[in-house]
Amino acid sequence: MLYYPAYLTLKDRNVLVVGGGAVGCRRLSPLIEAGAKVTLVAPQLVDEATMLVEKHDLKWLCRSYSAELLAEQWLVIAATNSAELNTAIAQQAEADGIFCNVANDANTGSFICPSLINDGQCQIAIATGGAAPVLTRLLKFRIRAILPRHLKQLIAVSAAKRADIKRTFSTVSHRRRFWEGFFSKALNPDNTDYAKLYQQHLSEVTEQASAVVPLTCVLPDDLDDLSFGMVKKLHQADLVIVSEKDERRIETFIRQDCRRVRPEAYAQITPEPHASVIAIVTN
Ligand SMILES: C[C@@]1(CC(=O)O)c2cc3[nH]c(cc4nc(cc5[nH]c(cc(n2)[C@H]1CCC(=O)O)[C@@](C)(CC(=O)O)[C@@H]5CCC(=O)O)C(CC(=O)O)=C4CCC(=O)O)c(CCC(=O)O)c3CC(=O)O
Ligand SMILES: NC(=O)C1=CN([C@@H]2O[C@H](COP(=O)(O)OP(=O)(O)OC[C@H]3O[C@@H](n4cnc5c(N)ncnc54)[C@H](O)[C@@H]3O)[C@@H](O)[C@H]2O)C=CC1
Repeated sequence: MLYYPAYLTLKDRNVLVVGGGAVGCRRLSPLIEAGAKVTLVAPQLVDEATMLVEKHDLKWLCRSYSAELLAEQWLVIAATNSAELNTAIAQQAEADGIFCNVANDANTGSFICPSLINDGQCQIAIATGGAAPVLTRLLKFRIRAILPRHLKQLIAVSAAKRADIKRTFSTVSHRRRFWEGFFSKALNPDNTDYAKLYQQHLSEVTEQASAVVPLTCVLPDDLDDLSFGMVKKLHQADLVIVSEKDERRIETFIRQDCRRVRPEAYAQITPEPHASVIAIVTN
Protein backbone atom coordinates (compact mmCIF):
# COMPACT_ATOMS: atom_id res chain seq x y z
CA MET A 1 0.00 0.00 0.00
CA LEU A 2 1.23 3.48 -0.81
CA TYR A 3 0.69 6.56 1.34
CA TYR A 4 -1.16 9.58 0.01
CA PRO A 5 1.31 12.49 0.00
CA ALA A 6 -0.04 15.88 1.07
CA TYR A 7 1.21 19.18 2.50
CA LEU A 8 -0.97 20.21 5.42
CA THR A 9 -2.03 23.75 6.28
CA LEU A 10 -1.33 24.01 10.00
CA LYS A 11 -1.42 27.76 10.49
CA ASP A 12 -3.24 28.50 13.76
CA ARG A 13 -4.32 24.88 14.16
CA ASN A 14 -3.88 23.11 17.49
CA VAL A 15 -1.25 20.39 17.47
CA LEU A 16 -0.32 18.18 20.41
CA VAL A 17 3.13 16.61 20.64
CA VAL A 18 3.35 13.83 23.22
CA GLY A 19 6.95 13.12 24.23
CA GLY A 20 9.87 15.50 24.39
CA GLY A 21 12.79 13.18 23.63
CA ALA A 22 14.95 13.39 20.50
CA VAL A 23 12.08 12.37 18.24
CA GLY A 24 9.35 14.57 19.76
CA CYS A 25 11.84 17.43 19.60
CA ARG A 26 12.57 16.77 15.90
CA ARG A 27 8.87 17.19 15.17
CA LEU A 28 8.70 20.66 16.76
CA SER A 29 10.55 22.90 14.27
CA PRO A 30 8.52 21.97 11.18
CA LEU A 31 5.32 22.49 13.21
CA ILE A 32 6.50 25.90 14.41
CA GLU A 33 7.54 26.90 10.88
CA ALA A 34 4.09 25.91 9.61
CA GLY A 35 2.49 28.25 12.15
CA ALA A 36 0.81 25.56 14.28
CA LYS A 37 -0.27 26.28 17.86
CA VAL A 38 1.83 23.64 19.56
CA THR A 39 1.22 22.06 22.95
CA LEU A 40 3.96 19.74 24.17
CA VAL A 41 3.24 17.26 26.92
CA ALA A 42 6.08 15.32 28.56
CA PRO A 43 7.45 14.98 32.08
CA GLN A 44 10.97 15.44 30.71
CA LEU A 45 12.43 17.32 27.76
CA VAL A 46 15.77 17.07 25.95
CA ASP A 47 17.70 20.36 26.12
CA GLU A 48 16.91 21.34 22.54
CA ALA A 49 13.17 20.97 23.19
CA THR A 50 13.47 23.19 26.28
CA MET A 51 15.23 25.75 24.09
CA LEU A 52 12.46 25.66 21.47
CA VAL A 53 9.76 25.95 24.14
CA GLU A 54 11.43 29.09 25.50
CA LYS A 55 12.29 30.62 22.15
CA HIS A 56 8.84 30.16 20.63
CA ASP A 57 6.81 30.44 23.79
CA LEU A 58 5.29 26.98 23.26
CA LYS A 59 2.82 25.56 25.75
CA TRP A 60 4.63 22.83 27.69
CA LEU A 61 2.68 20.62 30.08
CA CYS A 62 5.26 19.05 32.37
CA ARG A 63 3.35 15.86 33.09
CA SER A 64 2.14 12.57 31.68
CA TYR A 65 -0.32 12.39 28.80
CA SER A 66 -4.00 12.03 29.61
CA ALA A 67 -6.85 11.47 27.18
CA GLU A 68 -8.69 14.77 27.67
CA LEU A 69 -5.71 16.60 26.08
CA LEU A 70 -6.93 15.47 22.66
CA ALA A 71 -10.04 17.63 22.85
CA GLU A 72 -9.73 20.63 20.47
CA GLN A 73 -6.63 19.18 18.76
CA TRP A 74 -6.40 19.04 14.98
CA LEU A 75 -3.37 16.78 14.83
CA VAL A 76 -1.34 14.78 17.37
CA ILE A 77 2.15 13.29 17.38
CA ALA A 78 2.69 10.28 19.63
CA ALA A 79 6.43 10.19 20.30
CA THR A 80 6.82 8.74 23.77
CA ASN A 81 9.11 5.81 24.50
CA SER A 82 6.07 3.66 25.32
CA ALA A 83 4.75 1.81 22.27
CA GLU A 84 1.56 0.92 24.20
CA LEU A 85 0.84 4.54 25.04
CA ASN A 86 1.58 5.69 21.47
CA THR A 87 -0.86 3.07 20.14
CA ALA A 88 -3.53 4.09 22.65
CA ILE A 89 -3.16 7.75 21.59
CA ALA A 90 -3.52 6.72 17.94
CA GLN A 91 -6.69 4.71 18.67
CA GLN A 92 -8.28 7.58 20.51
CA ALA A 93 -7.27 10.07 17.79
CA GLU A 94 -8.75 7.81 15.12
CA ALA A 95 -12.03 7.59 17.04
CA ASP A 96 -12.10 11.39 17.38
CA GLY A 97 -11.15 12.06 13.74
CA ILE A 98 -7.79 13.66 14.58
CA PHE A 99 -4.70 13.14 12.40
CA CYS A 100 -2.11 11.11 14.30
CA ASN A 101 1.54 10.22 13.77
CA VAL A 102 3.08 7.35 15.74
CA ALA A 103 6.86 7.64 15.91
CA ASN A 104 7.56 3.98 16.58
CA ASP A 105 5.30 2.38 13.96
CA ALA A 106 4.48 3.46 10.41
CA ASN A 107 1.44 1.17 10.39
CA THR A 108 -0.31 2.78 13.33
CA GLY A 109 -1.78 6.26 13.15
CA SER A 110 -2.87 8.18 10.06
CA PHE A 111 0.35 9.63 8.64
CA ILE A 112 4.11 9.19 8.73
CA CYS A 113 6.72 11.94 8.99
CA PRO A 114 9.01 12.25 5.98
CA SER A 115 12.53 13.57 5.77
CA LEU A 116 12.36 17.21 4.72
CA ILE A 117 14.25 19.55 2.45
CA ASN A 118 13.08 23.14 2.82
CA ASP A 119 14.42 25.79 0.50
CA GLY A 120 12.11 28.74 0.66
CA GLN A 121 8.78 27.64 -0.73
CA CYS A 122 10.31 24.56 -2.29
CA GLN A 123 9.58 21.73 0.13
CA ILE A 124 10.66 18.24 -0.76
CA ALA A 125 9.42 15.38 1.40
CA ILE A 126 10.91 11.90 1.18
CA ALA A 127 9.69 8.69 2.79
CA THR A 128 9.98 4.95 2.35
CA GLY A 129 6.74 3.91 4.02
CA GLY A 130 8.63 3.34 7.25
CA ALA A 131 10.89 0.73 5.66
CA ALA A 132 14.24 2.52 5.56
CA PRO A 133 14.37 5.82 7.52
CA VAL A 134 18.16 6.01 7.39
CA LEU A 135 18.12 5.58 3.61
CA THR A 136 15.52 8.35 3.56
CA ARG A 137 17.95 10.65 5.35
CA LEU A 138 20.80 9.75 2.97
CA LEU A 139 18.57 10.40 -0.05
CA LYS A 140 17.78 13.81 1.41
CA PHE A 141 21.47 14.77 1.32
CA ARG A 142 21.84 13.54 -2.24
CA ILE A 143 18.79 15.39 -3.47
CA ARG A 144 19.75 18.57 -1.64
CA ALA A 145 23.14 18.49 -3.34
CA ILE A 146 21.61 18.66 -6.82
CA LEU A 147 19.15 21.49 -6.15
CA PRO A 148 19.89 24.80 -7.91
CA ARG A 149 21.59 27.39 -5.73
CA HIS A 150 19.18 30.30 -5.99
CA LEU A 151 15.94 28.38 -5.75
CA LYS A 152 14.34 30.87 -3.39
CA GLN A 153 14.86 33.80 -5.77
CA LEU A 154 13.71 31.72 -8.73
CA ILE A 155 10.48 30.76 -6.99
CA ALA A 156 9.97 34.40 -6.00
CA VAL A 157 9.98 35.45 -9.69
CA SER A 158 7.32 32.87 -10.47
CA ALA A 159 5.21 33.82 -7.44
CA ALA A 160 5.36 37.50 -8.43
CA LYS A 161 4.70 36.99 -12.16
CA ARG A 162 2.23 34.10 -12.39
CA ALA A 163 -0.79 36.39 -12.44
CA ASP A 164 0.81 38.55 -15.21
CA ILE A 165 1.55 35.48 -17.30
CA LYS A 166 -2.02 34.25 -16.87
CA ARG A 167 -3.19 37.55 -18.35
CA THR A 168 -0.55 37.63 -21.12
CA PHE A 169 -1.00 34.10 -22.50
CA SER A 170 -4.46 32.84 -23.32
CA THR A 171 -4.10 29.08 -22.84
CA VAL A 172 -2.62 26.79 -20.20
CA SER A 173 -0.47 25.28 -22.89
CA HIS A 174 1.09 28.64 -23.83
CA ARG A 175 1.66 29.49 -20.19
CA ARG A 176 3.28 26.15 -19.48
CA ARG A 177 5.56 26.58 -22.47
CA PHE A 178 6.50 30.07 -21.32
CA TRP A 179 7.48 28.83 -17.86
CA GLU A 180 9.26 25.78 -19.24
CA GLY A 181 11.42 28.01 -21.43
CA PHE A 182 12.08 30.47 -18.62
CA PHE A 183 12.98 27.84 -16.01
CA SER A 184 15.16 25.90 -18.45
CA LYS A 185 17.22 29.05 -19.02
CA ALA A 186 17.17 30.00 -15.33
CA LEU A 187 18.48 26.60 -14.29
CA ASN A 188 21.66 27.28 -16.25
CA PRO A 189 24.08 28.28 -13.43
CA ASP A 190 25.39 31.22 -15.54
CA ASN A 191 21.98 32.90 -15.42
CA THR A 192 21.30 34.36 -12.00
CA ASP A 193 19.72 37.71 -12.86
CA TYR A 194 16.24 36.26 -12.94
CA ALA A 195 14.39 39.56 -13.28
CA LYS A 196 16.37 40.40 -16.45
CA LEU A 197 16.03 36.86 -17.79
CA TYR A 198 12.27 37.00 -17.25
CA GLN A 199 11.91 40.25 -19.21
CA GLN A 200 14.11 38.91 -22.00
CA HIS A 201 12.18 35.66 -22.25
CA LEU A 202 8.86 37.50 -22.19
CA SER A 203 9.95 39.64 -25.14
CA GLU A 204 10.97 36.55 -27.13
CA VAL A 205 7.92 34.33 -26.66
CA THR A 206 4.75 34.92 -28.63
CA GLU A 207 1.48 33.08 -29.14
CA GLN A 208 1.77 33.12 -32.92
CA ALA A 209 0.85 29.84 -34.56
CA SER A 210 3.29 27.79 -36.58
CA ALA A 211 2.99 24.49 -38.42
CA VAL A 212 3.30 21.40 -36.28
CA VAL A 213 6.00 18.98 -37.38
CA PRO A 214 6.00 15.69 -35.47
CA LEU A 215 9.34 14.50 -34.22
CA THR A 216 10.02 10.77 -34.28
CA CYS A 217 11.28 8.82 -31.31
CA VAL A 218 12.57 5.34 -32.08
CA LEU A 219 12.00 3.42 -28.88
CA PRO A 220 14.95 1.17 -27.98
CA ASP A 221 14.34 -2.28 -26.41
CA ASP A 222 15.96 -1.04 -23.22
CA LEU A 223 14.58 2.36 -22.21
CA ASP A 224 17.85 3.12 -20.40
CA ASP A 225 19.29 3.58 -23.90
CA LEU A 226 17.03 6.59 -24.62
CA SER A 227 19.20 9.68 -25.01
CA PHE A 228 18.97 12.42 -22.40
CA GLY A 229 17.86 14.82 -25.13
CA MET A 230 14.98 12.57 -26.16
CA VAL A 231 13.87 12.07 -22.54
CA LYS A 232 13.75 15.86 -22.21
CA LYS A 233 11.73 16.21 -25.44
CA LEU A 234 9.30 13.49 -24.36
CA HIS A 235 8.73 15.36 -21.16
CA GLN A 236 7.98 18.53 -23.11
CA ALA A 237 5.66 16.81 -25.61
CA ASP A 238 2.06 18.03 -25.74
CA LEU A 239 0.91 15.10 -27.84
CA VAL A 240 2.37 11.66 -28.51
CA ILE A 241 1.34 9.35 -31.29
CA VAL A 242 1.73 5.97 -29.70
CA SER A 243 0.40 2.40 -29.71
CA GLU A 244 -1.31 1.08 -26.59
CA LYS A 245 1.63 -1.22 -25.83
CA ASP A 246 4.27 1.50 -26.15
CA GLU A 247 2.16 3.98 -24.18
CA ARG A 248 2.54 1.79 -21.11
CA ARG A 249 6.32 1.66 -21.61
CA ILE A 250 6.80 5.41 -21.89
CA GLU A 251 4.24 6.41 -19.26
CA THR A 252 6.82 7.75 -16.81
CA PHE A 253 8.52 9.90 -19.50
CA ILE A 254 5.48 11.95 -20.50
CA ARG A 255 3.44 14.50 -18.62
CA GLN A 256 0.01 13.67 -17.26
CA ASP A 257 -1.58 16.36 -19.43
CA CYS A 258 0.14 15.14 -22.62
CA ARG A 259 -2.45 13.93 -25.16
CA ARG A 260 -2.08 10.33 -26.28
CA VAL A 261 -3.27 9.49 -29.80
CA ARG A 262 -3.12 6.11 -31.55
CA PRO A 263 -1.21 6.17 -34.90
CA GLU A 264 -4.35 5.23 -36.88
CA ALA A 265 -6.28 8.18 -35.37
CA TYR A 266 -3.64 10.88 -35.88
CA ALA A 267 -4.85 11.86 -39.35
CA GLN A 268 -8.25 12.80 -37.90
CA ILE A 269 -7.04 15.22 -35.25
CA THR A 270 -5.64 18.75 -35.37
CA PRO A 271 -2.86 19.41 -32.90
CA GLU A 272 -2.87 22.79 -31.17
CA PRO A 273 -0.70 25.41 -32.92
CA HIS A 274 2.82 25.27 -31.48
CA ALA A 275 2.19 21.84 -29.97
CA SER A 276 5.23 19.67 -29.57
CA VAL A 277 4.27 16.33 -31.13
CA ILE A 278 6.28 13.12 -30.92
CA ALA A 279 5.59 9.95 -32.89
CA ILE A 280 6.74 6.87 -31.03
CA VAL A 281 8.13 4.13 -33.26
CA THR A 282 9.19 0.76 -31.92
CA ASN A 283 12.73 -0.28 -32.71
C1 LIG B 1 7.66 5.64 10.46
C2 LIG B 1 8.67 6.71 10.86
C3 LIG B 1 8.12 7.53 11.99
C4 LIG B 1 7.16 8.62 11.74
O1 LIG B 1 6.41 8.64 10.79
O2 LIG B 1 7.15 9.47 12.62
C5 LIG B 1 9.98 6.19 11.40
C6 LIG B 1 10.08 5.11 12.24
C7 LIG B 1 11.26 4.64 12.86
N1 LIG B 1 12.49 5.20 12.72
C8 LIG B 1 13.38 4.46 13.44
C9 LIG B 1 14.76 4.69 13.53
C10 LIG B 1 15.47 5.73 13.00
N2 LIG B 1 14.92 6.79 12.32
C11 LIG B 1 15.91 7.63 11.95
C12 LIG B 1 15.73 8.85 11.26
C13 LIG B 1 14.56 9.35 10.73
N3 LIG B 1 13.36 8.73 10.74
C14 LIG B 1 12.45 9.44 10.07
C15 LIG B 1 11.14 9.10 9.82
C16 LIG B 1 10.51 7.94 10.18
N4 LIG B 1 10.99 7.00 11.02
C17 LIG B 1 9.13 7.60 9.71
C18 LIG B 1 9.20 6.85 8.38
C19 LIG B 1 9.94 7.63 7.30
C20 LIG B 1 10.13 6.83 6.04
O3 LIG B 1 9.12 6.35 5.51
O4 LIG B 1 11.25 6.74 5.53
C21 LIG B 1 13.03 10.69 9.51
C22 LIG B 1 13.06 10.56 7.98
C23 LIG B 1 12.24 11.94 9.83
C24 LIG B 1 12.17 12.27 11.27
O5 LIG B 1 11.99 11.40 12.13
O6 LIG B 1 12.26 13.47 11.54
C25 LIG B 1 14.43 10.71 10.16
C26 LIG B 1 15.55 11.20 9.27
C27 LIG B 1 15.56 12.70 9.47
C28 LIG B 1 16.44 13.43 8.55
O7 LIG B 1 17.63 13.60 8.83
O8 LIG B 1 15.92 13.95 7.57
C29 LIG B 1 17.14 7.08 12.38
C30 LIG B 1 18.51 7.68 12.10
C31 LIG B 1 18.72 8.98 12.65
O9 LIG B 1 18.18 9.29 13.73
O10 LIG B 1 19.51 9.65 12.03
C32 LIG B 1 16.87 5.91 13.08
C33 LIG B 1 17.86 4.98 13.79
C34 LIG B 1 18.34 3.90 12.89
C35 LIG B 1 17.33 2.79 12.73
O11 LIG B 1 16.95 2.20 13.72
O12 LIG B 1 16.98 2.49 11.57
C36 LIG B 1 12.69 3.40 14.09
C37 LIG B 1 13.32 2.33 14.94
C38 LIG B 1 13.42 2.84 16.40
C39 LIG B 1 13.97 1.79 17.33
O13 LIG B 1 14.74 0.92 16.90
O14 LIG B 1 13.56 1.84 18.50
C40 LIG B 1 11.35 3.55 13.75
C41 LIG B 1 10.21 2.70 14.21
C42 LIG B 1 10.18 1.44 13.39
O15 LIG B 1 9.89 1.53 12.20
O16 LIG B 1 10.47 0.41 13.97
N1 LIG C 1 10.67 8.35 13.98
C1 LIG C 1 11.92 8.26 14.19
O1 LIG C 1 12.70 8.79 13.50
C2 LIG C 1 12.40 7.45 15.34
C3 LIG C 1 11.48 6.93 16.19
N2 LIG C 1 11.90 6.29 17.29
C4 LIG C 1 10.80 5.92 18.21
O2 LIG C 1 10.28 7.15 18.78
C5 LIG C 1 9.97 7.04 20.13
C6 LIG C 1 10.63 8.14 20.95
O3 LIG C 1 12.01 8.08 20.80
P1 LIG C 1 12.96 9.09 21.60
O4 LIG C 1 12.51 10.47 21.42
O5 LIG C 1 14.34 8.75 21.23
O6 LIG C 1 12.64 8.62 23.13
P2 LIG C 1 13.11 9.25 24.50
O7 LIG C 1 13.14 8.15 25.50
O8 LIG C 1 14.33 10.09 24.31
O9 LIG C 1 11.95 10.27 24.87
C7 LIG C 1 10.68 9.84 25.29
C8 LIG C 1 9.88 11.05 25.70
O10 LIG C 1 8.57 10.64 26.03
C9 LIG C 1 8.20 11.20 27.26
N3 LIG C 1 7.19 10.36 27.91
C10 LIG C 1 7.31 9.13 28.43
N4 LIG C 1 6.16 8.71 28.95
C11 LIG C 1 5.26 9.71 28.75
C12 LIG C 1 3.88 9.88 29.08
N5 LIG C 1 3.18 8.94 29.71
N6 LIG C 1 3.30 11.05 28.73
C13 LIG C 1 3.99 12.02 28.07
N7 LIG C 1 5.29 11.89 27.77
C14 LIG C 1 5.91 10.75 28.09
C15 LIG C 1 9.50 11.28 28.02
O11 LIG C 1 9.40 12.20 29.12
C16 LIG C 1 10.42 11.76 26.95
O12 LIG C 1 10.30 13.15 26.80
C17 LIG C 1 10.38 5.63 20.51
O13 LIG C 1 9.20 4.85 20.53
C18 LIG C 1 11.29 5.12 19.41
O14 LIG C 1 11.10 3.76 19.15
C19 LIG C 1 13.20 6.18 17.58
C20 LIG C 1 14.17 6.65 16.74
C21 LIG C 1 13.83 7.33 15.54
